[in-house]
Amino acid sequence: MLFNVPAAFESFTSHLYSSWFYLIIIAILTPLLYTLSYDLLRVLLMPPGPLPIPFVGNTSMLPKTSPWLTFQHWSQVYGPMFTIWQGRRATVVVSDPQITFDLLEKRSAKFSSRPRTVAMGELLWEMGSILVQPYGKEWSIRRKLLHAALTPKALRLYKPTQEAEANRLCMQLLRLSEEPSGRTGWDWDRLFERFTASIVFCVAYGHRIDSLNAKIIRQRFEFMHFSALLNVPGAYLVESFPLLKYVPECLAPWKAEIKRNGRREAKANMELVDLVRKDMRRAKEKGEDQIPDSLTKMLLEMKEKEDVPLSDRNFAFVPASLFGAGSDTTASSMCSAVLALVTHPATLKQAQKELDATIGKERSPTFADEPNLPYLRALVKEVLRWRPVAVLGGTPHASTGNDWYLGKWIPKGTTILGNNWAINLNEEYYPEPHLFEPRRFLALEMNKLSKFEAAPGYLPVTDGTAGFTITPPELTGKAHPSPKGHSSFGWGRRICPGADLASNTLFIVLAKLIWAFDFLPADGRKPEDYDIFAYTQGFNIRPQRFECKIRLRDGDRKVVLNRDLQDAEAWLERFSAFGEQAG
Ligand code: HEM
Repeated sequence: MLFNVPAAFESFTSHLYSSWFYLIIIAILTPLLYTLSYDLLRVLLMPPGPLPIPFVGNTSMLPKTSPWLTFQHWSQVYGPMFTIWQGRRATVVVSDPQITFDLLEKRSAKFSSRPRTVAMGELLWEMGSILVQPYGKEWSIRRKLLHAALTPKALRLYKPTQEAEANRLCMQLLRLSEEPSGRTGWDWDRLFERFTASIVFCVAYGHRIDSLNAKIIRQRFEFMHFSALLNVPGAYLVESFPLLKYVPECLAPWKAEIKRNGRREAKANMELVDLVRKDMRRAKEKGEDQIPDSLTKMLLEMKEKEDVPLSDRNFAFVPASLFGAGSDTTASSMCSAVLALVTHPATLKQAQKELDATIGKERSPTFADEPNLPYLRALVKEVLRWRPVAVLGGTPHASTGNDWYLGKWIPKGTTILGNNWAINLNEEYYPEPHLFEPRRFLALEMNKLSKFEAAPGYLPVTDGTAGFTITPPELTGKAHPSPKGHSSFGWGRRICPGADLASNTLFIVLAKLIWAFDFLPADGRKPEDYDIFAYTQGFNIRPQRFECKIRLRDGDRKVVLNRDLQDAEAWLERFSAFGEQAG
């Protein structure tokens, strides 16, 4: 038989085609099957959660609003540690104080990184900001710089400024309460914002803020607003396909916009550092007294003496991180405090009783009174617990190694979210969790009080009623594992470096406000008419704006407030106000 060339060729090519076909199929299927089996393994071994769809995860069922509430509900369905999937990215959400403590504090060597954020971290900030730094050398350089300027000794230097600004705020509130305008019951939150912004700017740069209309503040809010937009899950495709970050700017307008904003922010940060550098140079040339102590000044002095391995751009991000992380958070806590006081009048009275007994009305409280005001210190803690500003624990953590906990696998690269809403309102630890009740923390605070240590009814009784009781049994839950008694400042090596600064601010401002004013429901409303769950959306939360009546307790206190204001202005004179010179 003759060899049939065309048929043989055909059979050869069809074999070739089919083997190519099979090769291609195998080339596609192998990684696909590998990925699917790996994901299946993760789903089986990791903490349980809502069933994910391959490659899509739980994306479609993730809540668009108040995720902390849905997560709290899911923790009741799936347990205090459950997994959610955004595409193939796993996030373990923790709702129990002990579990968060075990993972993020005790094993913090493994759980202190941050998940990758391409749009915000890599494109906008070029990894300059500590907030997005993965755990490692670059993060530790920045963290050490922050710590150096926030030591207990440095915090003492900032206290006169915190007192002075709190005095200024009291006077501004008094003036607002005396205005005939109908807005007076609403606009106090703007005063709070100026107050915290000024403290943060004094601490960071040694310059105060007199108005929220200062150019520098408007610009900072713009930066914060822009970065918040980048952080919305699903807003940028580059988060799911990081290779897109290499597309040239001319082909990717979204990228050009992010980079443009990043350059503006970095330039503004450097200008602020330059301003302090010039302040220092001018003072030296004129042989003047020291300029105010500030974080930037301390860092620049340190830079003169030792090597600080950061570029000018990255160095400028260190003080700049204070405004983004510290101003809105503290003001929001103050707004929650007002909501708590308006809706819990007995607690307000109790705090006033302690202040009146300890201080009287001839002067307002100062930091020197802090050891003698345990109820007030407990009240500050209760504000932070009752409505945690960083409701989902702030920037999430990420793991840098595989781990097992309670029989569940937590693979390297998992995002860990501490749902502070569920943690701080966990009934086992805080019975009647939505009740604002500082006495929960009183025993803890009393332990720190050597003077009154053995005297439970320590407070002078002013009106014939019994003194304060230590945490009553019905409010005593399981002891929170952290020494602070709550986790509103986060955990482990990533815990908020500004926690003590913020606690000091909250202590002094609430002490002065409660000493001077009554916080009452607006005319025609009762405490129970207020919705204590009406909160804003976003990364950091605060009560939705509400009207209330802030009323001076009595005329004698006005004299004290006026005197305090003069002292405050004398102190704050050294911090020149930010006008148009920067930004
Ligand atoms: C009531 C006020 C505040 C609250 C509730 C708060 C809360 C938090 C939380 C929950 C975190 C994340 C912690 C973690 O990842 O475990 C954080 C991080 C941070 N906070 Fe605060 N904070 C407040 C005020 C401040 C202040 C005043 C400053 C500045 C001095 C500040 C600077 C920072 C910085 C720089 C980080 C990032 C730390 C890092 O990633 O290593 N915060 N804060």
